[in-house]
Amino acid sequence: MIFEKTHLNGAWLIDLEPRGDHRGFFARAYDTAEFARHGLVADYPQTNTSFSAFRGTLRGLHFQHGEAAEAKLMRCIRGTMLSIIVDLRGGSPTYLQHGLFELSVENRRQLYVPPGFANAFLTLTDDVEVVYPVSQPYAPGAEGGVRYDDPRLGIRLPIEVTTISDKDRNWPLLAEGAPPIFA
Ligand SMILES: Cc1cn([C@H]2C[C@H](O)[C@@H](COP(=O)(O)OP(=O)(O)O[C@H]3O[C@@H](C)C(=O)[C@@H](O)[C@H]3O)O2)c(=O)[nH]c1=O
Repeated sequence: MIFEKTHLNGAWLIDLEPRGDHRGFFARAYDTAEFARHGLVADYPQTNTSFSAFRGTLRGLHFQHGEAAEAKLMRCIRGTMLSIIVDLRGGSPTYLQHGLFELSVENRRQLYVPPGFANAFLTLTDDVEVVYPVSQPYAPGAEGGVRYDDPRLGIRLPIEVTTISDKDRNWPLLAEGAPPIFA
């Protein structure tokens, strides 16, 4: 596995190191010891999967508050998507900065999203399937969200959002002077 820091404090891209032969290849997709060695959360009690039928579908931006905050390991196993993450940790040098990362079935790339980030993805093709372990169980009472089109974030997407849930369209905008969502 090849670990590459992103420009966002604590977020990493992780690429496979395939060992090829006449059958195809083998590679580790996850390794607890390697994650711990890089200082990443290494315990994932739940794995999520989702399927989105249409290009231009946006899910997020989501997080869980407080103790329920999750690390996520995003991977696209069908189609192509753009992962969108925002650092919501007030003490972080990259507070309120965002990153866009293309993950696809072809590049087999994973994105490590640390606790204290909001997470979303936008499908760039039809028929996108995503599989991602999360480090905390689902806690509906702790659910929070940020609008992908919040002007304070300045996220510019390469294609129009054409499919989105009512929940994600209606998250509150970040208020000027409000305390950070995460310390
Ligand atoms: C996230 C989640 C949802 N659900 C339920 C709630 C709801 O009835 C249905 C669909 O939920 P949502 O609309 O929140 O699904 P979705 O918009 O796909 O939510 C996901 O988005 C991405 C970007 C993330 O980062 C994930 O953590 C998760 O928040 O599934 C669970 O039962 N367990 C879970 O862990």
